[in-house]
Amino acid sequence: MSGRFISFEGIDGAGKSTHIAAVSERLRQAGAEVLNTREPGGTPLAERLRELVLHEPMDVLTEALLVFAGRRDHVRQVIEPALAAGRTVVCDRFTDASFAYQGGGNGLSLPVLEQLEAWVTEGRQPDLTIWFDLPPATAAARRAAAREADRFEQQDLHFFERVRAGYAARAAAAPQRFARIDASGDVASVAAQIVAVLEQRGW
Ligand SMILES: Nc1ncnc2c1ncn2[C@@H]1O[C@H](COP(=O)(O)OP(=O)(O)O)[C@@H](O)[C@H]1O
Ligand SMILES: Cc1cn([C@H]2C[C@H](O)[C@@H](COP(=O)(O)OP(=O)(O)O)O2)c(=O)[nH]c1=O
Repeated sequence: MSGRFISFEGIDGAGKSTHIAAVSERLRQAGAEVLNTREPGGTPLAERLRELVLHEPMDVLTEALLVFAGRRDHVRQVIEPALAAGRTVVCDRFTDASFAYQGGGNGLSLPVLEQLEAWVTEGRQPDLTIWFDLPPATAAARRAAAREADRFEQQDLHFFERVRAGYAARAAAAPQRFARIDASGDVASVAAQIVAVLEQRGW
């Protein structure tokens, strides 16, 4: 039987990394063989592309072509084989991030993104996308306390408002797949919401 594919999404500083390990552990306890991976990245080639995307200046179409090139490699080398072997794939970001960041944040047109998505993922979508939603100012305060900013994290609040709107549009278009989490509360309240989402699905 094909495994489950779960992605985590949200603006930078939303709290994804804080919760991914615990969710993965919970799935393991329930009997799943879990593979943790991330985008941009997830294969040696895609990790090299990630370095370029996060640190080199480039126009938005170049950015999209690089993240989708990495995604193609990741889907073929890692995600599809793992799902075919019945594993649960837990991925820190996937195609929704391209619609949110390159589309919402940087203004790349929807038809271009839809074409790239169709070519690269060939209909593969996560079974569940856990979307950490919160005001950009809250996320920015968390980031500032935590780490040095990469190219995306240096953007202003308007940029992250557009990214957030990009996620909201993707969620509205696929309400069965998306679970919106109110990520503005404390760590315990976010964890409780995620557990409720998994329980709802019997996972
Ligand atoms: N619910 C929360 N309340 C307050 N701080 C949080 C919360 N969740 C995460 N943090 C902190 O915010 C920072 C960013 O969280 P992180 O999990 O790295 O976000 P992301 O992976 O989504 O960018 C970290 O320092 C983390 O400890
Ligand atoms: C997957 C993906 C990520 N990104 C951006 C979002 C993030 O700012 C950045 C890296 O994501 P992430 O790994 O979540 O950053 P960090 O390790 O700092 O928490 O890449 C895109 O712009 N497009 C994409 O398709």
